[in-house]
Amino acid sequence: MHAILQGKRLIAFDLDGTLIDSVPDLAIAVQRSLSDVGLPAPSEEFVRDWVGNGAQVLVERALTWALSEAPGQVLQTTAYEAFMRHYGAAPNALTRLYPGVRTALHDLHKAGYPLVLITNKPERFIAPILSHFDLLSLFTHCIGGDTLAEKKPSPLPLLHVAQQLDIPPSASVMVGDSRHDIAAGKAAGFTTVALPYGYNHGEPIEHSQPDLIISSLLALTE
Ligand SMILES: O=C(O)COP(=O)(O)O
Ligand SMILES: [Mg+2]
Repeated sequence: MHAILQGKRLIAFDLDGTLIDSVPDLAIAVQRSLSDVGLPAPSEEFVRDWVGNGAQVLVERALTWALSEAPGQVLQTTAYEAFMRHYGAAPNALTRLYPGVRTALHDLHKAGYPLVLITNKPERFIAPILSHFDLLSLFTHCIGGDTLAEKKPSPLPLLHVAQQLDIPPSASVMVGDSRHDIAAGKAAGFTTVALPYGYNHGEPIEHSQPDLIISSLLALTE
């Protein structure tokens, strides 16, 4: 095990950009939603930079790009509902696990760590995606962006699971790909570990000053 796990009793993982490369399916759902409301569809490269603050913000960023101004409430609601429908219909068509994820999660689980998932993705998509990859049973808790009153970068979801498991934040680790994961982790008093291969609004994750940057989850278990 990596030295950073010494004395740690809880490991929390982000989902998109950390465990799964989900942008190809997210982009298709965004493109279909914008087409539904008669707007031009953005390329996958744009969508990659818009992921990280949950589905409402993703749709709002896409609409703002297409309109060159913030969308009205009716259009936002219509496009959001279309996105939830399109993404829900095909969340796993092109989505892949990043290298090393399956092995590392199984090894950490076997080593006795409670694993929890804390994503800004709407909760309803978590189980279908983790089940598709046969990983759902490894996680004791799964928190989505709409599960609690606040989502990352708020520390609330992290503190919520630590409290549920009765593990102090100082014995907990947050593993993620974006500045929202690192900000939430720091604010919660967790140790923070970052992956540089995910989605961070085009910004290097070094800027968030995580405690550790690793190129693959396997670095945690080797
Ligand atoms: O849905 C998002 O915007 C990002 O989800 P994540 O928190 O799993 O990276
Ligand atoms: Mg992420």
